[in-house]
Amino acid sequence: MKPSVILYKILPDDLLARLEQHFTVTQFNRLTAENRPAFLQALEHAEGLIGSGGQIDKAVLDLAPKLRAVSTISVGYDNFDVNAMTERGIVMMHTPTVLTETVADTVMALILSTARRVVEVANWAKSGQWKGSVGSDLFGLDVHHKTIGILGMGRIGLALAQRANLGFNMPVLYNDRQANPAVESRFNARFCDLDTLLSESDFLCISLPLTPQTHHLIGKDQLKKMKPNAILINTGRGPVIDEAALIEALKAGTIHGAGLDVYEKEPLAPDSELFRLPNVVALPHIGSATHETRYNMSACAVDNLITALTGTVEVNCVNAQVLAK
Ligand SMILES: NC(=O)C1=CN([C@@H]2O[C@H](COP(=O)(O)OP(=O)(O)OC[C@H]3O[C@@H](n4cnc5c(N)ncnc54)[C@H](O)[C@@H]3O)[C@@H](O)[C@H]2O)C=CC1
Ligand SMILES: O=C(O)C(=O)CO
Repeated sequence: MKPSVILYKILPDDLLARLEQHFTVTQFNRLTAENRPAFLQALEHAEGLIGSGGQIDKAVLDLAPKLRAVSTISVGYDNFDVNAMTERGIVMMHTPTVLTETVADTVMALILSTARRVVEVANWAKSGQWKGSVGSDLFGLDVHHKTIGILGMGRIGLALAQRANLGFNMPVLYNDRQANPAVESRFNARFCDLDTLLSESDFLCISLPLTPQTHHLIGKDQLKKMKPNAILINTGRGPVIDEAALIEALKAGTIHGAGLDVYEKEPLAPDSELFRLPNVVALPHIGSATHETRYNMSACAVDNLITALTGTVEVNCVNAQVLAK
């Protein structure tokens, strides 16, 4: 008999067919309050889970006594209780690498659109206000040759350093838990402590995971250390920044602007001040949202689950210690 798995995301037809070759699939398009009772009930027989979004905490896992593997269609996995999975020997898989370049492109889009006020000025022109050449009230800031500070020099941080340094001649500063010699030799990047990163960056770009250590890493005190003409970009996870403190800093002119893809609570409330501040570009978590990359992430996650339940896991496992058991 094929193992039972729960899919909680819409997959392209060919990938659904690949999944169904190996498993009996119970499908939910996504997790909602409406389908939660049916989802919780289906957990009783599930040996695998695949999807993205939603909180998969210990209470949920406890309803799945047969669960052996979980495959998230994302690189971030902060919405899963990985410790609880590890204790039970459940393998946790994710999709690094396939989205790295696309997310780095999104960071560059946020840097350029905030500094050059792309959205604001395009809306101004569209609204019929373009009567002659624009005045200094609509000028932006240069990007090229400015200092980029990268907080989290992992896969995405490195792809960003490449774009910024080789493409835009930007000196690179970075902070991470450890130095990255490759990024230093390839892009002349300089490792520094967080305070130096805050005070010297013109563009401070966050590409950190959400962990207990990174939660609210950037708050009122850190924002005060930034340059008044600095721009803060966050594509990591929303709760890395204290959002209330950020809104205050943007209103007070403590920093020049912000480009955001992630928020403390998603979807961001329609009445959030972040949508109204002219010095903010607020995207709806589209860092990896291209046709090609979303397909590749789904394909990677499908293959991850097949490997975890029917083969030998060699890559993309976040709790490799369970494999040794
Ligand atoms: N906006 C979006 O659509 C997307 C957001 N992401 C987010 O980006 C994050 C990073 O992705 P990758 O670069 O692939 O991960 P990665 O694991 O390659 O890089 C993360 C880096 O952060 C560093 N780090 C962790 N905790 C730290 C701390 N306390 N202080 C300093 N550095 C710390 C790590 O050492 C690592 O180098 C993901 O975890 C996810 O949350 C990823 C993809 C898309
Ligand atoms: O992969 C992730 O972690 C995302 O946030 C969506 O691409």
